[in-house]
Amino acid sequence: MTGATSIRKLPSLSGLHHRRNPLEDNPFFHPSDGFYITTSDVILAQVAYDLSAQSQSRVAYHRAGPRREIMYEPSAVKAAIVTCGGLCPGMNTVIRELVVGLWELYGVREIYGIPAGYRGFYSMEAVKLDPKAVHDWHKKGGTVLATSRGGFHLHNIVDAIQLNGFNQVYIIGGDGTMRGAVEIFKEITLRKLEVGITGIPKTVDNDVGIIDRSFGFQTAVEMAQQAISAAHVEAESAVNGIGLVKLMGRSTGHIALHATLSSRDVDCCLIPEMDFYLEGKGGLFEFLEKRLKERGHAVLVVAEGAGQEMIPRNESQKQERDESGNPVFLDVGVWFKSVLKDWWGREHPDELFTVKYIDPTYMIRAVPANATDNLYCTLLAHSAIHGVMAGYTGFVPGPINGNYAYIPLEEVALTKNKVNMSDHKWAWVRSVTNQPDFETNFKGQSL
Ligand SMILES: Nc1ncnc2c1ncn2[C@@H]1O[C@H](COP(=O)(O)OP(=O)(O)O)[C@@H](O)[C@H]1O
Ligand SMILES: O=P(O)(O)OC[C@H]1O[C@](O)(COP(=O)(O)O)[C@@H](O)[C@@H]1O
Ligand SMILES: [Mg+2]
Repeated sequence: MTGATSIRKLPSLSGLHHRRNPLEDNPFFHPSDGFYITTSDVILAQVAYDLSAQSQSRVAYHRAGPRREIMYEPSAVKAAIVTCGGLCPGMNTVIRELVVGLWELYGVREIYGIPAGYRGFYSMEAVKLDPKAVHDWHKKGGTVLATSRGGFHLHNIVDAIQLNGFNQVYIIGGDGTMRGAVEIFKEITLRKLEVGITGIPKTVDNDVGIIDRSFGFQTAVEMAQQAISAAHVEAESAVNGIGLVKLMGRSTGHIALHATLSSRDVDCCLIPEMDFYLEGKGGLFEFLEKRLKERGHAVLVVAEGAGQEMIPRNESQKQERDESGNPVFLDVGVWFKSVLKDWWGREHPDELFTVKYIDPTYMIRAVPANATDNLYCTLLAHSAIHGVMAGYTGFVPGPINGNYAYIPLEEVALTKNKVNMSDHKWAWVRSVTNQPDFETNFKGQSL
């Protein structure tokens, strides 16, 4: 295979001195050949190539892991950890592993938790953390540090970082948080502060781009499946029963898609990436009518961001935003339940019909991480620590094709992981559910 490899450059702190990595003397590690990662170790963004193509350029990221030399004297490190945005299974595990990793791997003793998200930097007292304080946090859902939306005041935050003397900042959060972290990174660079900044990607929606998947996502999918199973039982046990499940997914339908694929009880999955329609040929009602006739029941899974533009709303509802500026949705499940009942009442006024609506929203994200996600959180936290200790800044650690890499923060903040409607996964959903191909049907209808 020919073609150039372009390695994504990582910012690094320039005013620090090289030091021997204390892992050299750590009784649990015996650094030998291949233990340390060098600057020429990279992870390719893409692993599948067409060998018959003439020449292909490749994108690569620096590989995550310990470096032979570090840039901080561990006794001079003052680290801050903050969690922002919505909850996600595993947040406490990441905090725990950052604390334990900094302490055990590098001998850092000054580690602080910032309470309640970005606003906590300038409005609340930081909490001192050590391995004893966090020892069982991985068993708890949520974030012990607390989180919040909004409250992003750049100068107040950077002033507080400076005033407290934090020289490493670990920011755990989703797409909004990453955009904020980019601003913090830029301001820190402008002020010429020797502060390492890393963003640890957290999102139950799995909407952060470039990385394979986000931590907590698998746990959330498992929980979502329980809701689908319950909806299936309810629907099967009724006459013309519809089990309706609303799942999280603000602008991406990954949870709904994965839960549908692994459940196989779902008759139709609706996600924000896809338009659909209710009435007429090829529409949802026609499909459900057929399903109820054939099977006596149907299960409908809808991501919270799907069909939002179809729900009637007043002017103030149109303008509503949460504290971070995210649009506030109307409940698509409540709306669906009512339009389904209206439709059936119109078409079959004398026949029994039941819609059982299950909204497990917060239940899927407020649980502790499962074993796989816990392990993932640990590797993520360790990757973050190794990168910051090595002097990198403005980066995000994350798995790419199964290997951990460092990605420039700005690149992550600009990328969104949406469901690709034209790849095999969505085709697989349609083949499993047999649901209508709304896009094609709609085109056919308007011909
Ligand atoms: N464009 C932005 N610039 C700076 N800060 C932002 C931006 N968008 C969101 N934030 C801040 O990031 C934090 C989390 O954002 P939010 O969208 O609520 O959650 P998430 O990070 O999980 O997507 C909030 O404190 C919010 O004020
Ligand atoms: O926590 P809130 O403010 O109720 O918001 C709920 C939203 O949070 C999420 O769970 C996660 O969103 P973020 O990753 O942006 O925090 C969305 O799925 C959902 O729309
Ligand atoms: Mg978000």
